Amino acid sequence: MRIVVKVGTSTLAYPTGRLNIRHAEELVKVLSDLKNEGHEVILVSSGAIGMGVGKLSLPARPKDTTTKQACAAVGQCELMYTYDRLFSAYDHTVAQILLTGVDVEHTERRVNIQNTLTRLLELGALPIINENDSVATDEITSIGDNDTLAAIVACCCKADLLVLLSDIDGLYTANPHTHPDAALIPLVEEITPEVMALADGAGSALGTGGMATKLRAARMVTGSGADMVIANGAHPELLYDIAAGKPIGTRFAGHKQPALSTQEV
Ligand SMILES: Nc1ncnc2c1ncn2[C@@H]1O[C@H](COP(=O)(O)OP(=O)(O)O)[C@@H](O)[C@H]1O
Ligand SMILES: N[C@@H](CCC(=O)OP(=O)(O)O)C(=O)O
Repeated sequence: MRIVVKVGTSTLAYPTGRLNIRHAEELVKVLSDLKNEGHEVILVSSGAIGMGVGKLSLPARPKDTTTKQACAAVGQCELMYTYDRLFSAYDHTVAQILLTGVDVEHTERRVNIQNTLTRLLELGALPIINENDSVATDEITSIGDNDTLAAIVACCCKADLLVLLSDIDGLYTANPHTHPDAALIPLVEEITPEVMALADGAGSALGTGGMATKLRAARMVTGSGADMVIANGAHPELLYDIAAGKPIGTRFAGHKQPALSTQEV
């Protein structure tokens, strides 16, 4: 199976911006094992800005764009250094790809991205993708959040499954941080306006997307025929059961494309 896994800032870093060593180490271990099992794995990793905040010892996530860009430049190095070190222990080679909105919208660049990803997978490397936050900042040039980036990557490389690892177990009937009685929704077969309305805008202190961007990602990915799962990044070992199709977190069922008629074949 070709699996795209997206990990959010709140899984990778503490609110201080320092690395969550337990989460990072467990994630790398499980992804390495899934690769050893024969799956093709692509990682979309957030955390550049958050880890830059930690590395530069800033008191909080900056509000101004230029400092965010500077944090991303520092944090992206730290992030890839960490992944390279951890994946090397399992004999896996990582490859960094940084993208902007302009790259994914431009047909020729999109084909280049597709070709590079395919060749990296053929070569046995593990692509790690993030937005190029230091160069794309405005609404026109940037993708804006990594849930959307992960959905674009999943569609672009025709993945079978996208998993969004977050700081929460899945989609609830309301934001559990403000509605303690909210219930987990295990399966979403159709992303209706009512489902979209379940997302409360606010995310964590270091993250950007919140639930709304995850639901938009689900709409994009399921429309292309793949499944998407939201699960808790604090437990990367859940990825084994998710890959096996077991009911973990919230699964958004892909719209299976109708079989081609004999004439179309
Ligand atoms: N209906 C909902 N179900 C679950 N979480 C929700 C919902 N609406 C809003 N949220 C918020 O979305 C957050 C997850 O998004 P985010 O903070 O961006 O995490 P990440 O950095 O992991 O992407 C949750 O912690 C929660 O505060
Ligand atoms: N590209 C940014 C992360 C953007 C983002 O969507 O963050 P998150 O909500 O934590 O997945 C970074 O690396 O800091």
